[in-house]
Amino acid sequence: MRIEARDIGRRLRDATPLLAEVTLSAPTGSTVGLLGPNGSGKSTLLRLLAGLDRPDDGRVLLDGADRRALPRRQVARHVAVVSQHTPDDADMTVGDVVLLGRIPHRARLAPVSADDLRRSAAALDRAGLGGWENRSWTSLSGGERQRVALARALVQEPDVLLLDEPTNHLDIRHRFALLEDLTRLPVTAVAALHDLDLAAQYCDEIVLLAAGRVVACGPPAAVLTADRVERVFGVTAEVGPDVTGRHRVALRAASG
Ligand SMILES: Nc1ncnc2c1ncn2[C@@H]1O[C@H](COP(=O)(O)OP(=O)(O)OP(=O)(O)O)[C@@H](O)[C@H]1O
Repeated sequence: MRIEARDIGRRLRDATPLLAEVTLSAPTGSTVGLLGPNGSGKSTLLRLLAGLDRPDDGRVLLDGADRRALPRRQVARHVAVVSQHTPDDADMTVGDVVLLGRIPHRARLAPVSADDLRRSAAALDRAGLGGWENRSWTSLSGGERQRVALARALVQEPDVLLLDEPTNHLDIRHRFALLEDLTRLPVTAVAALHDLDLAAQYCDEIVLLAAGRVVACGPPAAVLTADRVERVFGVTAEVGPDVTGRHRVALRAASG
């Protein structure tokens, strides 16, 4: 499923712009990285793509159809969100959290089925947390929670996965594993990321934001040039292909 933003704008009540004229297109099955300094608008844009907030200007399209015209339940089946905000209900188990992802697939008030449980177990396995169903959610570390949040999103069997800084608590091995998963899974993924090198290696497309506007978009090698990285992030970088041909970004030092 393709997800697009067309000329999206978002303003505060006092008219201060948070996002302006943002256009992006994530083709079916692609992995798109949203990059930009703190406060550039990545989370704001993801919330609009997810339908958690409404744009003041422009439209979000799913396979060409205006998101607002689609029934909520239908959207919930297609679009999953991995956000920074995780359940804080002290009584929840890991299994409960993952099963939340099955809600859009169940008839209203229908109980959890054996199929739901099997899918949840498989998703936890995939996250490297097989058999953790009865662990208390609040007992988990930040990285473990992040992996459970991904498992919850994946049992939803979405066509589009929207992720807000999905790697921030993960150790290095799980960062790579997550990005590999995103590129291998048959989903369209849009992820806000801070690690330029990881994004360069794994994303098909990069959308670079600064002060609520798109500064550049396209393949990593076209967007993440040394000049642009220095201008937008204030960091000196060496960029170029590695031996496998993938674009890489080595950060050297804060510039100026
Ligand atoms: N409800 C709000 N009221 C006031 N300012 C807001 C509100 N929501 C977002 N902002 C501001 O909008 C800007 C964009 O925020 P956003 O969270 O989208 O940035 P981000 O690129 O995700 O940042 P980070 O990398 O720090 O997570 C920030 O300056 C933020 O302070």
